[in-house]
Amino acid sequence: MYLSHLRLFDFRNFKELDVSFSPGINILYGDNAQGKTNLLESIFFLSNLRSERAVRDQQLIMYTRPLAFLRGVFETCAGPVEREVTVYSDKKKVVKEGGNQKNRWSEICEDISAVFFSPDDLNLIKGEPSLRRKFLDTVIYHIKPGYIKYLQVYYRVLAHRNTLLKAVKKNPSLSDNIDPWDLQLCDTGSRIFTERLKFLERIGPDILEIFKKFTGGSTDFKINYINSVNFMSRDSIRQDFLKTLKGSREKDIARSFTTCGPHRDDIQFLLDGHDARFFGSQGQQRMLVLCLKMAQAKILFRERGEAPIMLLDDVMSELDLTRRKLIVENHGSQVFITTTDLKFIPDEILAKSKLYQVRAGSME
Ligand SMILES: Nc1ncnc2c1ncn2[C@@H]1O[C@H](COP(=O)(O)OP(=O)(O)OP(=O)(O)O)[C@@H](O)[C@H]1O
Repeated sequence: MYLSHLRLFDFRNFKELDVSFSPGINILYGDNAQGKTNLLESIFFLSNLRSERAVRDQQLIMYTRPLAFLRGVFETCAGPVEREVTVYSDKKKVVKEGGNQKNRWSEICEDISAVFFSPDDLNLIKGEPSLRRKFLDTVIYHIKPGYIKYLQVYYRVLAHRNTLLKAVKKNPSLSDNIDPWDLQLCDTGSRIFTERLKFLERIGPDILEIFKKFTGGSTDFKINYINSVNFMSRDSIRQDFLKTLKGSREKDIARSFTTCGPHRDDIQFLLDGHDARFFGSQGQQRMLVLCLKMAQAKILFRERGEAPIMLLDDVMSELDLTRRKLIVENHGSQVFITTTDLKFIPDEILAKSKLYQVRAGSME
């Protein structure tokens, strides 16, 4: 799948843009603050219907304007899909495909997706566990759309349970009311645990393979799922979760917060047996993030039969020549690369790329 055509109107610093892209490698070059990342963000937003950068969709609208409009033509195995998104300053965004408004995720073409690589991704390794959980959950719901429902229900039940814990702290006679919430939390929570474990088993070998390619196989690499619940076995996840919840109830009431469950878990990346978050060098952490994202793209391709668009924001300058080539090594994906200087792009990649100069919200 690839994006053949993009149109933007009042998106970030792009007043108006109408551009065609190559199905292969597209290089966007230009000075700082010209709009290169904004352009990648528009492709990511149009593909995944969310932004990784903006906290609210409204931030995508050009300052002081009432709306932003994006239209893309994606060439998929099943034929072209024309997708339009209008982001309003005062109401929910509207998504259309082939001119028809789409109100549910289930109506939206599943073949379109993009993976974003940015220098900020380092936080995926260095940052809080919530960022790693979010990465894991996002990849899972892209390959298993029903997973998002488990998350929504789980977090809703969790919020109810936490409110109740607060009430019980003030009035202990309400404590029996917690039981039904524990059962509901275990129903969806155990599904989330199971899906995450299954997924890590599947993606683990992919990350390992990519990691070996990038490091030349010199570093031993392992992924651990760090559980806040002590599971005895895969079959007893629900019972074990319930038991742990009951065991931690006094503590939970005292803190007015549920201290165990999928919302407290983490993923640990071990390099030669040491946690990359605390012991990995900046270079190793960077490499690990790239491998994670590449494995994400690989698994999306395998599960959906369509390669996601790869958006590489300013990653070339940080890699040596061999790794620069490895990262764009074509896996059937359309690739967009931003750079401030074309000298960071190896000649053989330049030779087969389409080049665009980005200058003050316009492209040539
Ligand atoms: N909502 C918005 N409306 C108008 N301009 C915006 C909006 N959001 C961001 N900008 C501006 O867009 C400009 C370009 O930002 P962008 O991050 O795309 O630059 P870049 O070319 O990737 O630069 P760098 O090489 O430094 O990463 C910035 O000057 C920023 O202030």
